[in-house]
Amino acid sequence: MSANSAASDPAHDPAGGTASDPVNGPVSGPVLVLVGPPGSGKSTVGRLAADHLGVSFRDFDDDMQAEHGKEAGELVVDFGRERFQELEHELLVRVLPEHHGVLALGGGTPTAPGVPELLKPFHVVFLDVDLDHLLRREGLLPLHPWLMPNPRAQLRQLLSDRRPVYAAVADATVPTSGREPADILNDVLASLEPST
Ligand SMILES: Nc1ncnc2c1ncn2[C@@H]1O[C@H](COP(=O)(O)OP(=O)(O)O)[C@@H](O)[C@H]1O
Ligand SMILES: O=C(O)C1=C[C@@H](OP(=O)(O)O)[C@@H](O)[C@H](O)C1
Ligand SMILES: [Mg+2]
Repeated sequence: MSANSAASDPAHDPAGGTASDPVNGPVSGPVLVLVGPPGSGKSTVGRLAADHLGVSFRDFDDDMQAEHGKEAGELVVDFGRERFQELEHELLVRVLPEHHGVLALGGGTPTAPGVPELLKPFHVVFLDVDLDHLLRREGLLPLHPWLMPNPRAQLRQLLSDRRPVYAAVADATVPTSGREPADILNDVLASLEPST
């Protein structure tokens, strides 16, 4: 079964479903939302977290691809960043209430106007990574054509612009540089436990 078909079945989300918003009260949506730069491991760790929690996993880049017919990275190039972000906001409004498992956002999604407000009721974890480790991760360039022609300079700027945004929307920050996904997963799961 694909991640998306599992996601639409509430039976796959026994642990998930409702967060609390100070203004609106209980809000239906994901148990866990992962944010962070492209290549930080949102999709990798998100899948592991969903397996561990026994809930479904959903990758917002896949939702964008299913909705608009191309990989998210190509959509950025085709539509331009501003329109792409409007489309992300539009789709996220629909996806949040219908998905009760783990949701990995696109790297730029939290910087889309209006998105931080949408995320407020949910448990958000920022997967942080430094530039050198990021550049060593596989598959970065084919998936992110908008990083050309100078990926190192683009990513350096991106990290400096976005880190404050990721930190502001997140309930917890987990460093990932030089760490294995299983180790990162432990910190992500620990952030879900109520503090005493
Ligand atoms: N902790 C890690 N250490 C090394 N490589 C990783 C780690 N997490 C993810 N990767 C690799 O980096 C690439 C990007 O991971 P991915 O989960 O797709 O990131 P994101 O969804 O944040 O863009 C993949 O090739 C993945 O296997
Ligand atoms: O950081 C970004 O601006 C983007 C990150 C990508 O997602 P991942 O972070 O999952 O690779 C994808 O949404 C698109 O290419 C734009
Ligand atoms: Mg991803």
